[in-house]
Amino acid sequence: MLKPQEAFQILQEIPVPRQKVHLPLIHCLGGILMEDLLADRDFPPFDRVMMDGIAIGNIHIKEWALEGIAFAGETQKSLSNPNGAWEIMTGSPLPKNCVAVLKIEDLDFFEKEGKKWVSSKNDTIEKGSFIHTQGSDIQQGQIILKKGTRLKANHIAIAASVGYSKLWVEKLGEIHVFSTGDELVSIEETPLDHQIRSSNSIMMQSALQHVGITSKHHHLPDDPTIILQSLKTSLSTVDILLLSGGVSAGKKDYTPGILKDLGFEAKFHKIAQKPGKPLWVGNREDGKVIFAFPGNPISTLVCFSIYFLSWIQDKKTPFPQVKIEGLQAPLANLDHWIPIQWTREHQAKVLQHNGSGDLVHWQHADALAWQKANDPNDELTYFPL
Ligand SMILES: Nc1nc2c(c(=O)[nH]1)N[C@H]1C(S)=C(S)[C@@H](COP(=O)(O)OP(=O)(O)OC[C@H]3O[C@@H](n4cnc5c(N)ncnc54)[C@H](O)[C@@H]3O)O[C@H]1N2
Ligand code: MOO
Repeated sequence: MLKPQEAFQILQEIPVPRQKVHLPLIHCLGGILMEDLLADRDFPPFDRVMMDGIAIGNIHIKEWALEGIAFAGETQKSLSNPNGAWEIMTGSPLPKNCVAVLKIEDLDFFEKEGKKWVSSKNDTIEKGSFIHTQGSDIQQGQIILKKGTRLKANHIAIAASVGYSKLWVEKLGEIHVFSTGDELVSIEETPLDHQIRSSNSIMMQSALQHVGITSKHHHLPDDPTIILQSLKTSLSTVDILLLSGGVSAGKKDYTPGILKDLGFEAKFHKIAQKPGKPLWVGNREDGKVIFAFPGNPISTLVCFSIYFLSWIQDKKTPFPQVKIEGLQAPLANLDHWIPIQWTREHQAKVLQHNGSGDLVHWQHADALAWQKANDPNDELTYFPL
């Protein structure tokens, strides 16, 4: 049977179907930037005051006569007396003729002959202190964000600061998420004794939303005709389908057969791992891709997090390592994904649980540790959840 490492390699060869779109900035998270963004001005665009306090022109004296107050949002002021000072607020342009900023905590304000003065409590004052110099971050015309950047929230802030309200990005389109199984009822319903509430789809949809992907959910009964028709309809509009349930060896586990009938080639079905052994992944000549996750809630969670999210984010193994307390002996033929909780820096402990149907004991899991078959090591690579 295929090992997880081999499954990761196969996934790398399946192209992620992305669309080229011009989107409002608020929807660009997770997309890949298709153009270089240039700084439209120097950053910062003026000598920016970094602390609330005063700006001075002479650093060799200890007392300065105050000339006025400069707030952020006001035009640049100018110091007329070389031994004077301006009261200034963080974010305001440094007044002309000033060479240093002193913060308010280090100052005493007082009056002399009816005029306002200020003195420093510090012995030394450095030229340039608390001044964020114009163009020190980047100069006008330089590339501020490179084509190919996978956009995170910090990149969105940069795009906004150079005036892009829309960006050209390559992004995953909407994904359709299917739950399958006659035993499942919706969250709002009260299940009968033999029924359970569906939880896999909302888990995947929430995680998709977190990485900036929109999704729709459909539920499918264990009826091959309905499953086939519903998947066909979805495939006419979307590139990626995520299914849960119906992929193991049960008499109503129709999914793999139906996917074959829809023209999909199984890239793999079954990985030598626990949980999540019956994972099915395949694609079609038109570039559409389907991940069919084993229905047990933890199996779906593990396979979705480890394989699907890595695939769409081009994440490469190996993952970082952590030392783990409470590890059992490794399994003989299967790699084991083990829920762990951080105990202190670079240390984690194994969480006890009742298998891949047990969502309850996995609530404290911070990460999944990867214990390879027959590997007695207690320092393992992990995948954050
Ligand atoms: N004879 C064998 N039986 C099983 C094997 C096997 O290799 N041989 N594999 C086991 C493993 S491992 C897993 S994992 C499960 C996966 O089975 P399926 O993908 O066919 O999933 P179902 O049978 O439809 O459901 C399994 C379990 O999960 C619950 N479920 C399903 N969907 C949801 C959902 N959306 N939300 C919450 N819970 C869900 C379902 O009610 C079942 O309890 O097969 C083993 N069997
Ligand atoms: O792999 Mo199943 O996920 O053991 O329950």
